[in-house]
Amino acid sequence: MTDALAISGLTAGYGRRVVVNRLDLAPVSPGTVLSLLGPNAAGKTTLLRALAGLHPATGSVRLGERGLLSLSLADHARLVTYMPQSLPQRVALTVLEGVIGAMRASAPGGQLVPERDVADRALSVIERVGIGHLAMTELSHLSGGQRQLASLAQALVRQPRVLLLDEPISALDLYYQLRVMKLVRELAAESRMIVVMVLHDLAIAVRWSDRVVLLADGRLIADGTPQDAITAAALADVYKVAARVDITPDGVRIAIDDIL
Ligand SMILES: Nc1ncnc2c1ncn2[C@@H]1O[C@H](COP(=O)(O)OP(=O)(O)OP(=O)(O)O)[C@@H](O)[C@H]1O
Repeated sequence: MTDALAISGLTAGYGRRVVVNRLDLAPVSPGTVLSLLGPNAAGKTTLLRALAGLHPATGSVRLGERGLLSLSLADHARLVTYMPQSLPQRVALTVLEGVIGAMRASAPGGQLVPERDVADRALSVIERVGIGHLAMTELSHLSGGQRQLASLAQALVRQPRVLLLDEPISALDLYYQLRVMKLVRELAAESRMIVVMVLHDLAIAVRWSDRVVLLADGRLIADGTPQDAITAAALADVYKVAARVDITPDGVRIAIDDIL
């Protein structure tokens, strides 16, 4: 239950094009919230999909003693849940039915939920995400942000050891951005789940992550605490922007002044 996630020599791409290039990542401890940042097309989604077993990859991804790349998709899905960036959800199911479906598709934490508890478990996740009032609403009737929250509830109810979130707050207003980041941190601490999330918002990543990884051209540029990873030099290198990064007693303050 307390296995670290370790990545070494991970390579993935499309046809002959290599997008993630022999990536090594120091072990990610249980309970860590790791933000993956980098420019468009850096390979972030490809990396997440490879970690989820949804995209072919070579190299090694280990969760404790288990080699994830050789697991069947079903075994992989019991340990790792991936929430994609685009959210189809154009289906005639309610939010509650969607979450129940996700729970049935993969026994949460590897254990079947007794039938009498299924709806209660699903509702409590929906409420924690902050959309209890939408439980009986059809997914196809939701706004973009509401759909993103419903997808998050579907991912969380599976109680994976590793949760991979691809831009989980991109459609959310400020209130829900913070609510989701706080919830993800709480859940990681409570259940020792490892969270790897792609974010574009530096300020949010710095405020809410234990660890930040900067990726560019499928290669690791920086990896460490937000204070260590987010430096003016790293932002210039990765994003081609002139930035000022101040470490204050309250955290890290970032000002982006111009593009280079
Ligand atoms: N299905 C595909 N077929 C071919 N090339 C692809 C495919 N999907 C992604 N790519 C290419 O792989 C590279 C990395 O894409 P990826 O989606 O992993 O980037 P990303 O870092 O998640 O970007 P963004 O921040 O824009 O979402 C890009 O150059 C992209 O064009």
